[in-house]
Amino acid sequence: MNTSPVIEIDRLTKYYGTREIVRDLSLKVPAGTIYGFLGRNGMGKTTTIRILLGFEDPTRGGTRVFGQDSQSLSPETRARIGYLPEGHHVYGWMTVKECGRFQASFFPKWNQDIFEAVITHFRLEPKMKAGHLSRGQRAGLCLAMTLAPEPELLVLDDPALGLDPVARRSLLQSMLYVTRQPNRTILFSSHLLSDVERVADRIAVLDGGALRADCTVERFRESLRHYVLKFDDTPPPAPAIPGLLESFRTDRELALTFANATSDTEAQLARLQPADIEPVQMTLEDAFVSYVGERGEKTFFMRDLEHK
Ligand SMILES: Nc1ncnc2c1ncn2[C@@H]1O[C@H](COP(=O)(O)OP(=O)(O)OP(=O)(O)O)[C@@H](O)[C@H]1O
Repeated sequence: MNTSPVIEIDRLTKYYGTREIVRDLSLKVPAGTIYGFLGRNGMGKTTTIRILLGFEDPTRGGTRVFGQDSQSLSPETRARIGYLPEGHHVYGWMTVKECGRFQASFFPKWNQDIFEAVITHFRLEPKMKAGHLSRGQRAGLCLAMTLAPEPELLVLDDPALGLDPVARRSLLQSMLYVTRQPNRTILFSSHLLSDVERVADRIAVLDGGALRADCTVERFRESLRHYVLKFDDTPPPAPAIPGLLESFRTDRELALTFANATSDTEAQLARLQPADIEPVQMTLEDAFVSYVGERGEKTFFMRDLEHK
């Protein structure tokens, strides 16, 4: 069995002019994994994806897909990749059926059953004009066109952007359909962390152009801990404990978020002598915001408010 990664990003750096967008990024995506590619706006996710697919040149470092350099992907390798770019562009004058036929002409493999199943899932009729579709329907059509060639690797750039929760769920279900086949791999960027939590095996977090986390969703969530300390009187200021990411103080409570908390962290919290310490389970979204939110952002904001 071939165990080499489907995607290899090796010390990738990208500048636009004098601006560094991606810095020394290395990442391996093994076959059969669903990878969530996360980061705040403008952190370089689309840029990395475009370099990966050979649409942009790296400044330094390189990327490989199925073992081939992204800058010289053969048509055969390209046919193994399904790419759904941001924005879900369609040719508005074509019908849904014509879009399918047009797309099919570019691929050696085309599974019309998959195309029709996804179209039906999104309640689309073959005769509908693509230009008249709603945003969610357009996403469905684009996804059907991306899935029907049965790509081994699916790269989706913010696929659920602007979709309502029902359309998003449909999109996720269709996406998962692909991975039911053995050895299918998905890399998808998203800001909808509840969706990422639902489907991703692993996440990569880009921050300031660099990779700050590459682990399972579970591991990421567990590495961050949130505690609410209750006091009978005014709480003390947040202590200088290693790993403290965020703190929030109210009349009787001190809420603290830590990266890589240990039993020693809890012992140090106990020394503050609170009436109660409550560990709070974090969602992926809570964990992500604590992790990549600007340090002190909330504190400064609150401090400003306190003076008003
Ligand atoms: N062709 C270009 N020329 C100059 N700057 C660019 C170009 N393409 C992207 N950028 C800049 O690079 C930065 C990263 O953009 P990118 O689209 O990769 O971020 P992103 O993480 O995908 O963001 P979002 O989550 O908002 O989609 C942005 O500041 C963007 O303005």
